[in-house]
Amino acid sequence: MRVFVVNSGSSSIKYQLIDTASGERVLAGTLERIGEEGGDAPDHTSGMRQVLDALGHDAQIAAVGHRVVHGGARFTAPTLIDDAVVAAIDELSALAPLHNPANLAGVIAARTVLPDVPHVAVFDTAFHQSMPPEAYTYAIDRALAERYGVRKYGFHGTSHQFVAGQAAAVLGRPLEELKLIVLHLGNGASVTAVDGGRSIDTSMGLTPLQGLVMGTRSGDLDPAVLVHLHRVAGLSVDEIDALLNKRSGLLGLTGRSDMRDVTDAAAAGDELAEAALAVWAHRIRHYVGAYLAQLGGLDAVVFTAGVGENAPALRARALAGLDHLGIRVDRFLNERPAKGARIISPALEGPKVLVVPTNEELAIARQAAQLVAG
Ligand SMILES: Nc1ncnc2c1ncn2[C@@H]1O[C@H](COP(=O)(O)OP(=O)(O)O)[C@@H](O)[C@H]1O
Ligand SMILES: CC(=O)OP(=O)(O)O
Ligand SMILES: [Mg+2]
Repeated sequence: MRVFVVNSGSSSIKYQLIDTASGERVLAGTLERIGEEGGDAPDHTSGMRQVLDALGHDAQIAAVGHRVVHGGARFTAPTLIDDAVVAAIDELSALAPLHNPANLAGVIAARTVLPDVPHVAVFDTAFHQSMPPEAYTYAIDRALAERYGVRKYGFHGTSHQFVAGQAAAVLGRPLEELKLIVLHLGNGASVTAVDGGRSIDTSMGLTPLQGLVMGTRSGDLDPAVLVHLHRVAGLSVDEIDALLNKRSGLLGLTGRSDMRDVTDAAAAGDELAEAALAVWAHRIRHYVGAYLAQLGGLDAVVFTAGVGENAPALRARALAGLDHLGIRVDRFLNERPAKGARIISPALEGPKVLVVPTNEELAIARQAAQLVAG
């Protein structure tokens, strides 16, 4: 079955036409730096138009699979999109302000251009529904939390799940017996503790703001920072929301949101860029330690997504100083130019370190095809 997959990220639109029987990519492309000066498109809607124009009209598409970031408590599995589902995804936009509107723009544009094929939403949150209550519960008033759906949902689930499966194949062991820490380091970034193929904890929360230092998002903060910024600095709620989601993270610390620009600046001697990388790596190590403890053991740390797959120096930096936990990166294996899933730790006892290219599109295509085939 040929499935056209649309992955609208916060800064990119990735699309692929996939033959799910063979896994073959019939067509693929990416629009990057969306909304940035000199980027491939000014916004997601016009980006989708470009994509669908490039696709042409005889592509024999049997289904369209859409990445949707927030599925809330309602969507825990791939879902056929109708007008009610579109409305529900729209309602969840408040909980993923950088993503659901972008995802929805893709859904609406694609449904307009391809009205006669089934459209399937595959949710970033779905994989994390296996988290136990002690991992997803915030220690606030229970009634209030329940009424407003305030809990940890977690994101990048399609990627974490796919990468965990690939990691098991590389290690040559059944996923069911593996304890993995998956580091999805892209523009958005999150860590997941995967125990026997199930997510038991993850660094993103109610929204994709919690956790690691990202391109424009702060990640973890004392929640009182928000109150302080409101009461003392006089920022409105909307200003704080925009500050933390759109002008923080690497952008807030360095003036640059793209990791390539930050590493270039650091290499050229920019001290703020260097300091930002130190904060970025410190936060990753914080979660590696935490999830090692939550998992009660560790078979592998797995790097994936734009930064995790392509930046050897940052992989080494993220895990620096963890030798005492047996977590080591082999310099030669790490820096060797290679594309596929691979081990980059020395051949010693203890946890392995892997690089595994994510393929959210293939995972979405397979899930969409399975749903459509019934
Ligand atoms: N060679 C590289 N070195 C450092 N960072 C890189 C490299 N290649 C890509 N990246 C970074 O990966 C990030 C984009 O990752 P990606 O997973 O595509 O993001 P998203 O899906 O969240 O839009 C950008 O910050 C980009 O700079
Ligand atoms: C959930 C999320 O942060 O997605 P992305 O990495 O595509 O921004
Ligand atoms: Mg992404």
